[in-house]
Amino acid sequence: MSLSKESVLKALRGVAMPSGGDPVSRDLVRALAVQGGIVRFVLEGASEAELAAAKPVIEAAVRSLEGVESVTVVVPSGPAKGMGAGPKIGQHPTPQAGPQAVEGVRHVIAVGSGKGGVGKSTVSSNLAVALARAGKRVGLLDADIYGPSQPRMMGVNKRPASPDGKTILPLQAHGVVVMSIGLMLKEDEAVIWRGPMLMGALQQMLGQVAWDHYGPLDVLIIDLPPGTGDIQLTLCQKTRLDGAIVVSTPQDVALLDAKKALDMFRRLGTPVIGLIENMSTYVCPNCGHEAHLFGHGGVPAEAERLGLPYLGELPLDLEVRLAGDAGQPVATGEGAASEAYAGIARKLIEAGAV
Ligand SMILES: Nc1ncnc2c1ncn2[C@@H]1O[C@H](COP(=O)(O)OP(=O)(O)OP(=O)(O)O)[C@@H](O)[C@H]1O
Repeated sequence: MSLSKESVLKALRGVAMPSGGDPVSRDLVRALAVQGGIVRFVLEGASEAELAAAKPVIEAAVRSLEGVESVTVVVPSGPAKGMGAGPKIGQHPTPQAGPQAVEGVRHVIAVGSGKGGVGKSTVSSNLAVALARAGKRVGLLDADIYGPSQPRMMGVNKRPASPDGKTILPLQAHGVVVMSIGLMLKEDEAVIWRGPMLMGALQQMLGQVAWDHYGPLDVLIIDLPPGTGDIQLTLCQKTRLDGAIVVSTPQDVALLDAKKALDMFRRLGTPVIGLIENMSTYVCPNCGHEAHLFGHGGVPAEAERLGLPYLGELPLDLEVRLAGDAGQPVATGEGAASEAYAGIARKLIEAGAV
């Protein structure tokens, strides 16, 4: 067998870890690279003491392979991401047969956008709050694994408990059940994962979180990362989604990307529940003059062109940002923005989407 990732993994499967299993079956091997005779990988996901004890044996096992010139095994110091109290978040995905329902949840709705920064997370949190205010039992999953913003927007920062070391108990804020990968990692810690690890983490967020811990949910809102990448693809293919909401600003560039997101949902067979125009109208708080900084009406026009429902427009409002930054979504209060969210929530309920 010539030197390859597979031959290295095969050798690693033959190494017994001090506390049982082997490094591959225990999912401890990350970022394995084989270039010519040079083998490099990161070992993480067990205690530092166990990894330090196993490292020389692991290196020797790889070095004994034909064609190996050098072996570099990196054991990061400090606890691995997702380690510490409770379950480890971030693993390779486990095989599953077809799209799975989320236990304890009646409807699952993804909120996506083509372009970043158009307000998808703001819309997700406020819509979750507005639906909860309308009497629905709502969950909010922050699937924006590279840039989780729901802990800040919903004002939660406690690490979720895990009584059995596997099940994760979500938190509650503003009447909404909340879970974010950001709650499992240190705030300033970057997530440096390749696609499979991201997909495994998402699978954990959907399968290991006890979404019905406070009672069964009417709807789980999933705040997606921007774009049309691995996470969106995995979610649509592996989870029984009831539909997707696409958020865009009226600006041409944002709309162009929103069309890509819509095309992705269409091709993956995820029904689009509707489109939302965010940052639509700016009303000057001093003189009441209405301005359209990013244009106006582009999203409803696109919805009409595609024959998709238009759910409504949301104003560009300083209060929205301040409330989001303060962890108290604007939909928890009164005023134009809160009313706009209540209107969209009503439409979703009337359409039977929730
Ligand atoms: N209608 C609005 N009025 C004023 N500010 C807004 C509005 N919507 C969003 N914002 C602000 O714009 C910024 C980006 O919003 P948000 O993080 O929700 O966007 P996103 O599309 O989720 O971004 P990302 O691409 O990072 O996931 C935030 O500071 C937010 O408070």
